[in-house]
Amino acid sequence: MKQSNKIEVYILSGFLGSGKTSLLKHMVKIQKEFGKTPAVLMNELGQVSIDSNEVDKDTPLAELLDGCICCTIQDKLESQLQGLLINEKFDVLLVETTGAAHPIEVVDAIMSPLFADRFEFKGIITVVDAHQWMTRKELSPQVLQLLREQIRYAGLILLNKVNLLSEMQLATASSELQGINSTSQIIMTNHSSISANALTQISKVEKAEDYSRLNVIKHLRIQAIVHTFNKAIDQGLFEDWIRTLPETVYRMKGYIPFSHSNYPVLFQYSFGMPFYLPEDMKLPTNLVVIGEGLDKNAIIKDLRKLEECKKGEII
Ligand SMILES: Nc1nc2c(ncn2[C@@H]2O[C@H](COP(=O)(O)OP(=O)(O)OP(=O)(O)O)[C@@H](O)[C@H]2O)c(=O)[nH]1
Repeated sequence: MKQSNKIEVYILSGFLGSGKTSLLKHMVKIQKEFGKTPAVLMNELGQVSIDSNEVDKDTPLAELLDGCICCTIQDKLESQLQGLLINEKFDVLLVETTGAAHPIEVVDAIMSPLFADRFEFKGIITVVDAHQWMTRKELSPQVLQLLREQIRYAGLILLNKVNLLSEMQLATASSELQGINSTSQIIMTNHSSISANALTQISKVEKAEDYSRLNVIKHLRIQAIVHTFNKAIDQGLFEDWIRTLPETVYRMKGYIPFSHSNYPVLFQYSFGMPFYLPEDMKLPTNLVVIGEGLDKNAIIKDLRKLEECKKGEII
């Protein structure tokens, strides 16, 4: 089988105190058992890192303190990732998010067009504190909404701290989580202890043909598709292509080499709204498309076609 030499990226999500750092430690161990070299990117809201001591000294670690990767410290994130890529040798990147992070925002932030072609996004693992879930009525509506989003976008869910619940409560919690995300496996854990085998259960997206045949999307999971443009393209044709995309494309961003411009143009797209910003230097012409249930081959094929088309042609 052909081995990809891209760095695999896992995002560890979950509310504050749910067990993400505990999971991180297991993930580091599992990756080493697989013969891989993991690196860790740890994000904390506070100015001082508390959890970084939990990571073995021989594991490359980058920290982002005092803000959330997804909103306030995007610039720092890019320089930390750049630093890791230049100074360390690793083949898996484990990203521990703050409990306040929205998973889509984190995928968006990590898959920066500056180096997205070096990464292969593998999925979001969300840790849910079983006890907190059963007492969630005490949470504010905003926090509850975030908790649901973290569950909804996961490729694998850990229902953690199960020793704190009865069998009956666990069955209830499990079916409630499945109600929010019917495609992800739910694994019951204590101290986020998962086996290597559990990692293989991160839900896989079925082939596009399967979607149309069954007329039902069975496995929804966040994907990040990366395309590198080798040739300049026409902006009008690019915009026509955007209009053909399904609503499940949530984000796009990249540096697009438009035929009318000397340098690639920064392109941002969020829930249907495109935005362009001219750049005054040559940046890597990577486009990242983030969404669910996407047909990767069709998207790459369309983008390749754009590179072959001239203004006025129809793709
Ligand atoms: N009883 C019990 N406690 C647990 C379990 N898993 C984690 N904990 C405890 O819960 C606390 C939080 O665990 P962490 O792994 O640090 O959780 P986190 O999500 O990284 O926390 P933040 O970084 O604060 O968001 C620690 O005191 C853990 O020892 C569990 O399965 N059962």
